[in-house]
Amino acid sequence: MQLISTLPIRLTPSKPQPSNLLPSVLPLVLPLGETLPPPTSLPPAYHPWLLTALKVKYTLKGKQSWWTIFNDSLQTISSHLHTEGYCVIDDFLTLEHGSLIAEEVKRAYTNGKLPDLGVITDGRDGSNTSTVNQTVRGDYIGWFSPSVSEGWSKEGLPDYVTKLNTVLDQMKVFTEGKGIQNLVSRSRAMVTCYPKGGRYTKHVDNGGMRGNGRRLTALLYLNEEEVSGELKVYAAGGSQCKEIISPSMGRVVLFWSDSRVPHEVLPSTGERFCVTIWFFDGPEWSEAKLKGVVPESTKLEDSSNSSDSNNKSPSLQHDPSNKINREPGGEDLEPMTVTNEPFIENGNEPVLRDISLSSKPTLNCNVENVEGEYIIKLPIPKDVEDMEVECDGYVLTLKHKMYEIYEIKFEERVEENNVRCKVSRKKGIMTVKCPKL
Ligand SMILES: O=C(O)CCC(=O)C(=O)O
Ligand SMILES: [Fe+2]
Repeated sequence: MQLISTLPIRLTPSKPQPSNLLPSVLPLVLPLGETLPPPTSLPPAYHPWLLTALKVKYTLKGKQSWWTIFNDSLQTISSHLHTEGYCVIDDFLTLEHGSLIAEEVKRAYTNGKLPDLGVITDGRDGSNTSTVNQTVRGDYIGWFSPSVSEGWSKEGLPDYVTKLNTVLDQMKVFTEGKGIQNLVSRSRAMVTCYPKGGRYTKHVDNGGMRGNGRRLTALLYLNEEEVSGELKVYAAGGSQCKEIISPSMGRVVLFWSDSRVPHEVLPSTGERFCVTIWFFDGPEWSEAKLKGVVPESTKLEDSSNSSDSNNKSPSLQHDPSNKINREPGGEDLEPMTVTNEPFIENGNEPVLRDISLSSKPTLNCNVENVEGEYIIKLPIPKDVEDMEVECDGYVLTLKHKMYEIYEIKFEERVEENNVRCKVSRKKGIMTVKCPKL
């Protein structure tokens, strides 16, 4: 039996105090103004303070809403994910952004838009479903396309999803092995409210014999008032607890959906709001569809360490067998739309703008004549790794360099109105419109 007090417990974060943090943390790890180059290998240790330091660093540069997108932040998130299987990102959203989503989620809940109910079951681990009592509600669930047409303010849930997509898309550069390179689509947003007593027993999100396509789970917590209902994360196998994480406002938890990361939601002491999105691995999902495997969670039988092992009273929990309500089919998967705004450390914070990976975006850019050279300043879309630029007979192949505006230099005047950019990775064509000089 493991002593609870030995477990790492991550409480609601107090807001960072830059003046306190800077002298003790930053000089040790990240001198201000420096961005780590893309890694050749991942740092070995999991150190949550690294992320706090990075958040402070970019907050001081006025990048509080995009601090996760810079190379060193992406690298650290990636490294935590690979060494631990999960990563907790506090203040992924600004308080303003999180509060807007929370307000709308609460309104949806109050208006009955989270209609699907968990069930109440008896038994220590919820495995005895013989006393299911459908009249007592467990958690409330609604599946949403995070779009304005479904009633969400653009600056709330839709922007969160675009931002999350963009960060994950950028992280592809920093992952290795069974990673996220093949993330192509995501589930709709599952919005949940666990009422007082609501919980979800230990399970994995993609744990069957055959993969269901889910690769990465992303949770966004939206609780301004302190509630319990912590996420308890286990080591693979499910017997050893690794961390207990409070569901606090603006906190995003990323973890592998497969058997590497069993987890459970401890009983909540109040209404607890969360948005869950699953990101799918393209090849695994195609196979799952062919074989008729649906994305569903797998309850773990081993309940030896389940937190309520002494609690004999009925408990509110999700019923994993309730597939229809909990797990929509493949036709509900949505594309990962990203933003192609350039992320420049010393520039203004980018404004979110969706770019569908399957679309053929058009970028307007200026051609400048600098000392006899014609220069196009081209913000590179975030889904592009290599691209070819064809212009008036010229073919320039550019290696995608992250977060920068490419300067394409032509020695002669650019005569064509359009420079055609072939986006090789996504096999799309992007047209860059240049004004005539
Ligand atoms: O709400 C949470 O913290 C986690 C929920 C979860 O694990 C699930 O829905 O699969
Ligand atoms: Fe889960």
